[in-house]
Amino acid sequence: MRIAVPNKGRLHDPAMELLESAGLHAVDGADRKLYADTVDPEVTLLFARAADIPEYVSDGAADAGITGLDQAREADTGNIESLLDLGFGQCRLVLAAPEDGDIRSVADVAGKTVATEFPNIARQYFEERDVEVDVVEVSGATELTPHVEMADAIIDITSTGTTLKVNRLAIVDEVLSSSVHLFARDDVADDEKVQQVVMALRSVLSADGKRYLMMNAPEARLEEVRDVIPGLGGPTVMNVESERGDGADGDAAGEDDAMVAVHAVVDERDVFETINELKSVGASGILVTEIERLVE
Ligand SMILES: Nc1ncnc2c1ncn2[C@@H]1O[C@H](COP(=O)(O)OP(=O)(O)OP(=O)(O)O)[C@@H](O)[C@H]1O
Ligand SMILES: O=P(O)(O)OC[C@H]1O[C@H](OP(=O)(O)OP(=O)(O)O)[C@H](O)[C@@H]1O
Ligand SMILES: [Mg+2]
Repeated sequence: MRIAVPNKGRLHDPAMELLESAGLHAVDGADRKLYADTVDPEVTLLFARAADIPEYVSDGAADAGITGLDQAREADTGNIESLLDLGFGQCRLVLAAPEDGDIRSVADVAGKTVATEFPNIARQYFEERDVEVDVVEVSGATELTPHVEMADAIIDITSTGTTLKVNRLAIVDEVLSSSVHLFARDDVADDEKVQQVVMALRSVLSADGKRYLMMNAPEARLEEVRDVIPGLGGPTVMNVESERGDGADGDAAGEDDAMVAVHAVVDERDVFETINELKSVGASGILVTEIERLVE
């Protein structure tokens, strides 16, 4: 199976990190190489421009690809599908125009010129709204075009909004909300290997923002411990042989002071509060660790 991955730019590093966390480390991915083998002999990576990846997958050069939804929509190949939202590269494609101009709505763009790196998405957007415009394709620095009388408005990517702001452009409408997805060609989407890769990537995304807690807790207070941990299907409880009651305090062995080991997955943001609550219900030896992958 060949997976096309952005060769450079902002999407390269997060894509490689995600693949690595999913167990697909590149083994010979030296700079400027077009291909890299991975530790899985059945998976090869192919490096390409983010904008070209939908075509690579569609044509069969690769079976799957990692790129923005905006690029897949623009390529409009008709035979690739999204298998998983990878949760990075979030941005919006927007219609924007000079702040001090008279374009305030989509209708105001009628008869005017719009510059964009996404001509297909732009044409479809205006067609659906019955607005006639002249779409001009540019390959970058789109925000400049309204200031050099090349265009009256633009359709371009925004995330923090800084680039629009410094170029004195205001958002008129949102055209598309995008993030990076794993795409595959329709005819291979259900293949076992492709699905294995989807599952591995999903397990990394599921583990993101989660922590694994391990602790000892008095068996007698287990219900209270359970109440504190919202957990993924509840905590795992194990007997701790060495910690079982020895009767030293007068109980029969194995009764009131028996301890159990409790393991649970919790949201990273709940860890602080959960630990305090666990201590108040008698838990001790609490250990917090990161989770690399979580296969559900
Ligand atoms: N500012 C941004 N914030 C988040 N995601 C972005 C941003 N700009 C682009 N993207 C996403 O990254 C994809 C690739 O962007 P682009 O083709 O411009 O490559 P790049 O990483 O900027 O590198 P270069 O422009 O140098 O080739 C876009 O299609 C979009 O999905
Ligand atoms: O809302 P912001 O956070 O300012 O981000 C938006 C900018 O980011 C991208 O440009 P990029 O940096 O990729 O440069 P490019 O035009 O060379 O692709 C995009 O084309 C916008 O210009
Ligand atoms: Mg860019």
